[in-house]
Amino acid sequence: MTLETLSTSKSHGGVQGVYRHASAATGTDMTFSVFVPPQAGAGAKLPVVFYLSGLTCTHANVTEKGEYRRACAELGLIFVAPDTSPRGEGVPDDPDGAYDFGLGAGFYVDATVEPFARHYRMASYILEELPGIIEANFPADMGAQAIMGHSMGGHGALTLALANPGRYRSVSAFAPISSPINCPWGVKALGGYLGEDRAQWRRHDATALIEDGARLDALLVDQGDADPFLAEQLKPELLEKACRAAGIPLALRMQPGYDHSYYFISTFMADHLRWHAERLRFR
Ligand SMILES: N[C@@H](CCC(=O)N[C@@H](CS)C(=O)NCC(=O)O)C(=O)O
Repeated sequence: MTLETLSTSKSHGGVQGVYRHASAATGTDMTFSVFVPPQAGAGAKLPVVFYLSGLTCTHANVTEKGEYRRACAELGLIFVAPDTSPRGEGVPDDPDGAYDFGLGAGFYVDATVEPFARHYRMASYILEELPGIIEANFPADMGAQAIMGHSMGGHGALTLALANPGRYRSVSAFAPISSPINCPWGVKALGGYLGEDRAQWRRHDATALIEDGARLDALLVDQGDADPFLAEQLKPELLEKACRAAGIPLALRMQPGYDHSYYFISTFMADHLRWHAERLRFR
C-alpha cells in the first residue's frame, strides 16, 4: 500500500499532514489527515485519537476548524481524521443528492444493500484498514487508541467502541446521534445501507447496544442546548437512560447556548483530548 502525501505543514511544533491512499476496504481512494505532535522522534510511540466527523464533512472540517493541535501538542497525542464516506467515480450517492445519505454520510457501517455494499464499508475502513496504515506510517502506539466523533461521527465512535470491546481505551462524543433507530437521519441511513430488517440495525445503535449488554468504562459527551438537531435527531436522553440502567458512568454535559457547529466543538475539544490523554496514559 502506497501512502501519498498531499501536504505537510509545521504546526504547534508538530506536523499536520494530509494523505491519500487506495483503499482495499472501500475500493476507492481515501483521504485522511494526521497531526503528529512534537513528542515524536527517537523511536517514541505515541497514543492515537481517531476523530470521526459528521454529515457533509471530509477530513478537512475538523482539521481546519477543530482547534485540536495545541492540546495534542501539549499532551503528546496523534490525531487522525478520516473522511466520512467513499468518494469518486462509480460511488453511488443519495438518489436525490440529499446531504444525509451517500457521499459524506457513510454512517460508519458496512453496507449490505446494493448498490452501496461495494464501496460503503466505513466500519471495516475505520476498524481495520486505517489503523494498519497509521501503524505502518506514523509513530503510533496502537495499544493506546481512543475514538471520538461529532454527530454522525459520535454515533460512529460510540458504536464502534461498544461493538469492539478492548479496542479503544476511551470514547467521547460531541452531539452524537444517540439512537439512530429512533431518529430520521438514522432510519434513512440504516435502512438504506442495511435493509429493512430492523434487528440488524440494533448492532449499529449506541443506545440499543448498551441495552443489549455492551459496555464502556466511561463516556464523555458534550451537547449544546441550542443545537437545532437536538430534539429530533440527537436525543441524548436515550443514551443517558441506557447508560444509567447499565451503570456506565456517562458525563453528559449540556452546554448552554452552543449549537451544532465547529464553534461548539472547538470550544470543548481540549477538554475531550485531556480526558482521553488521562485514560491513554494510565493503563
Ligand atoms: N446544515 C447542514 C447539516 C449538516 C451538518 O450540520 N453537518 C455537521 C455534522 S452533522 C457538520 O459538521 N457540518 C460541517 C461543518 O460545520 O463544517 C447542512 O445542510 O449541510
